Amino acid sequence: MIKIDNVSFSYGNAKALQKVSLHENEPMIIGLWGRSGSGKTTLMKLLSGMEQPNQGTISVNGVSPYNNPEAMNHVTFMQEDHPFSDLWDVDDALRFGSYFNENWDQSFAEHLLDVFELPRKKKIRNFSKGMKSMIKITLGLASKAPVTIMDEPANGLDASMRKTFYDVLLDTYEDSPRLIMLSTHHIDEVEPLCEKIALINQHTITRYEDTEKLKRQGVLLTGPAEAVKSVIGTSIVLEERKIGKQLHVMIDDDYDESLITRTEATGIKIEKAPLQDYLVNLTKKGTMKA
Ligand SMILES: Nc1ncnc2c1ncn2[C@@H]1O[C@H](COP(=O)(O)OP(=O)(O)OP(=O)(O)O)[C@@H](O)[C@H]1O
Repeated sequence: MIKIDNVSFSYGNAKALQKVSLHENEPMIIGLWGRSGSGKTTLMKLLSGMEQPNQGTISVNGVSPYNNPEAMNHVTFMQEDHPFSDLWDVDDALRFGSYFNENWDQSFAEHLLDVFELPRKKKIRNFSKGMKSMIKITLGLASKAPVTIMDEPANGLDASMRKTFYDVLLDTYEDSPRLIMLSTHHIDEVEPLCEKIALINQHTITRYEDTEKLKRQGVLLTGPAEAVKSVIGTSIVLEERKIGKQLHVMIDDDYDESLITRTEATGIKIEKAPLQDYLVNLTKKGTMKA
């Protein structure tokens, strides 16, 4: 479905992506996580054919997306600052969606408008931030494109609408499995939806893993410094804090039975690091592993 090989891209002299590779052949929901400026939006633009790689190749459902009208049948990209015409209301946006997506599902689009309670005759330019996200979600999901890409789709949604979005996303994915890529800064919210997570750090994808595997990684240890150091061994330390004689660390290890048993035998405290904290530490400057 998507094949990115050794892709680099710069805006003039500003490097945005460097030697990025990622292959996925199965329909699934993928979370794309990275810190601000790491290259998420640029990667999505390249996948949707809005930009051309300076180096490397991209294929979406077997076609190169750049400057290729055929690719529009394969991929839909809802940008964070999606360019809606100032003149458009919701019906105009839906009509436009139906023209450009051969799998367009009008009744699903109408259903989503009802779910999100979007006014049909109000100009989109006058929508709130959350409402703009809702119309983008509607267009993205109703396109039923084999590869659907959404940049920060839940931006500006309140807690209730976020939940609604995640529910409709899972429902439509179950009905029509396809590859849906979501970028996010809030991994904890989207990880229950995502089969895999791609981690982008300093302009390249450093990990592309099953969510369940990634969720097992990152361990917090707290206890007397010497005992903690003995458990750390050769593991990579991602975070370290001294509190009096106590040492608190996050290590880049699997939170598994053998480590838990070994650690508990020394009397020090062991916990699973929250996924978001683990990813933040992995992508700190100077952390080489990711
Ligand atoms: N139009 C542009 N002109 C010049 N540089 C750009 C442009 N767009 C992005 N960049 C640069 O490319 C790099 C990657 O930006 P990109 O928008 O892809 O990151 P991002 O991960 O989506 O960031 P964020 O999470 O803040 O949206 C950054 O250094 C950014 O400053």
